[in-house]
Amino acid sequence: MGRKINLERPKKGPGRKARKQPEPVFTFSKTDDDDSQKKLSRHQVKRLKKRELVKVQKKEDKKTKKTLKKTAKPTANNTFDPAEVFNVEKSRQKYQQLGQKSKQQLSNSNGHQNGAGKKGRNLFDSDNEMDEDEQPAPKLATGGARVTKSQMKKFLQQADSDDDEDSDEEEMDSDVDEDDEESVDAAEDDYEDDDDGGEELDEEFDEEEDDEMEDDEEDEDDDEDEEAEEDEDMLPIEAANKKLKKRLEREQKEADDEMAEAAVNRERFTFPSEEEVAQTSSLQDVHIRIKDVIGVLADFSVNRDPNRSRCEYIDLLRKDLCLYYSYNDYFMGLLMDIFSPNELLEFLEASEIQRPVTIRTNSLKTRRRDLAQALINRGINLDPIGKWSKEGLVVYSSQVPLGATPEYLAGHYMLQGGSSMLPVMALAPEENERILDMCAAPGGKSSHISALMKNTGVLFVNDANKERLHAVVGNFHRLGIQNAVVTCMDGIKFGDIMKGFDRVLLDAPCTGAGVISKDPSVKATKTEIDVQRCYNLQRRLLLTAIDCLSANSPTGGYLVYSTCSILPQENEWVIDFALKRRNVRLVPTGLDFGVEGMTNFGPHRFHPTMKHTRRFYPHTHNLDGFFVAKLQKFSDAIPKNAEDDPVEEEPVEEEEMQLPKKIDKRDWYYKDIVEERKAKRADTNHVVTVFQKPTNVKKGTKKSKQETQPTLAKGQEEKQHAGTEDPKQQSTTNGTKQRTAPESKTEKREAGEALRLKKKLKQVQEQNGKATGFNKNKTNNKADKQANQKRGVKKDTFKKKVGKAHRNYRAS
Ligand SMILES: C[S@@+](CC[C@H](N)C(=O)[O-])C[C@H]1O[C@@H](n2cnc3c(N)ncnc32)[C@H](O)[C@@H]1O
Repeated sequence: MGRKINLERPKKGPGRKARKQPEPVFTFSKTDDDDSQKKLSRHQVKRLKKRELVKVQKKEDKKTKKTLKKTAKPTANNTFDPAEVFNVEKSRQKYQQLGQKSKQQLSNSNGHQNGAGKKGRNLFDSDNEMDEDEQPAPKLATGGARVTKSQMKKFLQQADSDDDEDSDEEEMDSDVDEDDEESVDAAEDDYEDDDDGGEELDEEFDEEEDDEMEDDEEDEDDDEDEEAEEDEDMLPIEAANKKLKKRLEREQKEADDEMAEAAVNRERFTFPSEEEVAQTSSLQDVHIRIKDVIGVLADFSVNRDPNRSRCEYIDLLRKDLCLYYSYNDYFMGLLMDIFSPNELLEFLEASEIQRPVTIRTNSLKTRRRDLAQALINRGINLDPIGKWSKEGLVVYSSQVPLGATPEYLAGHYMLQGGSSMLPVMALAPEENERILDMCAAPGGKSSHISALMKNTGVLFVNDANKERLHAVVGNFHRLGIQNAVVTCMDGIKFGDIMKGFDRVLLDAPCTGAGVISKDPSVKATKTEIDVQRCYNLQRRLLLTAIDCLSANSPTGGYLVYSTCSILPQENEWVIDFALKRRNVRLVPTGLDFGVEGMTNFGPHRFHPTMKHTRRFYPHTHNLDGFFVAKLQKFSDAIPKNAEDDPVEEEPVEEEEMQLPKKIDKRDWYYKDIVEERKAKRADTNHVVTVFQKPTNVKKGTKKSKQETQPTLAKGQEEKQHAGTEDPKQQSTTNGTKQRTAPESKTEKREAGEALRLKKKLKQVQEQNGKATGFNKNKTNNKADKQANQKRGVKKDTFKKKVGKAHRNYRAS
């Protein structure tokens, strides 16, 4: 304190009286301490003592707090109850205790007030219990912020102008108030020591700042102390909130640790042995293993067992999925080709759950709003299906059967899945058009088409199944459809009867791989043969459907192909097949949702416009699995290459399903297929023959069969010359040898017999040749002629026998 020589630091600014006073002169004969003590004023000594006392007090306080905290800390942390945060009464009590404690501290500490005390007082103030008289001082000195030097100066200047006070009075005041505010106290004292000058004041604040900085450093050294002090400074609710935050942070950290541990455990998934797999008895274990394997496959290089290949993991996953969801191995394999493991799991789960019940308003009879109102009045809980449909309603719950309400019987709505509205929306039928629905039963989509046509134009409603057509007729009567012609014929042959349609809908028969939730039997029963049968039929139907369409239609020339299957074999592949064989192009469906169709699948590359097609999945759209493609016909001509060799790119086995080697032909299943094939072979004009090769017969065989059989005698002669003995070796017209196996036992036997006779004939001829060898050159010998006549009888007999055997062979 006091004036100092400006040896160490440059002055920050001249004080009011500093300008008047000269630099102090120090005599260095005595120690600095003695000198300073001599020069200190009464007030300065007092303040110095006070300051030292405060420092000592502070240190003691810190020590006691430290020890207190060390003992109290664990319990405080453990006993925190978040309910306290909202317990107002407890908070108030705690707060009052805190206030009293701080007051005590204030009185005990000889007037010096620590931070907690200040805050304690402020807390109380916040409850409006503060004495109004005390308000001005806290405004300056408290409020949780440190008073800056400029603020203090301002305050002092204000005080200076307000009062012309006596220094003694000031002293008394300061004695009274010193317990309250150290800074105010100090400021007032400084003001009293006006004689000492403003510089002194400045320096004092500098010193105070230094002290504070020192304190800060000390505080930094001990964070825990600071936290404890802060806690004391806080409202109980603030403290509780802080603890809550800490607790949440801790919980989050624990969760993160748990996650990390789970990840480590997943890595530790050991590939089970075959025995272990066989011994798995609980479905829960299977489910856990499914998740584990999917986890491994998600980051295979990191999580894999180095001794196991990806194929092994995938095989294990397929087996487990088949077991858990009751699929057959083949069908699960098809699904695994479509989806990633994670998405597959979602699809399988979604396929276990029924889709919401939906109905379509028959716009020929009512409006959706009116229908909804009528049904709501019957206690049916429903909503519009979505923005994408103007007619659909989704039914959440109903007190009455939806197929028996007066509205249903009056034909105001059709029970129809949400996804089956999509193909008709894509078709976008117009009034007065000629439209064909090739596979229509039970008529859900046809009735929708008719409604959009507003009962105008003509709608041909065809199905191959007569029984199912009864449902169509019933529905059409109920719904008031008057523009339909119902036909029952094989769709493949429809083109022979009628062509030139503006639009065609082909909602093709399929495996039903998209509607597993409706028909779970699909999971276990569908085989490779079923899939092959489906896509073969779909291809044929599609080509015919395109042929029925008119490229010159003024309004359309559009075809929509749809299936309730998600298999690319029945969808993109079929469309790609048609794109190559007819003058059609893919156009956008007009449906603003759904997943784009596949442009590649396994080794197959489809036309890039395949992205115009749309796929719908139960797990993404909460609709039945569905596929919709829209084609536009740009020419009625059939491309030449489609007629010449339409199946050049397709392997034979893909065109016609291959039957297993050993089959029981009496089995209804195979009987059906065998008969179907026989019928196909018999029907030479059948559309199938346009592009389908017969199975198990090599190219050219059919021709050689036809040609070799009538010329068998010639063939025999050739063989005689060639000396061939193998009955299976028969020459073709171009001279190449081809193997054709006799088909049945009878045929085999007869072929053997013919060979035997041929051999015999040859032997006889040789014998005769030997016998006549010596007179080869002699002609018109009477004896020879007679002998020849004799031999000729023998030969004729043989020839007759061979001819008979041959006729039998041909007849068979
Ligand atoms: C998916 S369903 C059609 C559903 C119908 N579009 C609807 O919305 O109500 C397939 C239909 O194709 C019929 N179908 C199967 N093979 C056929 C063929 N060769 N020609 C015509 N229809 C056939 C089946 O009888 C079946 O009714």
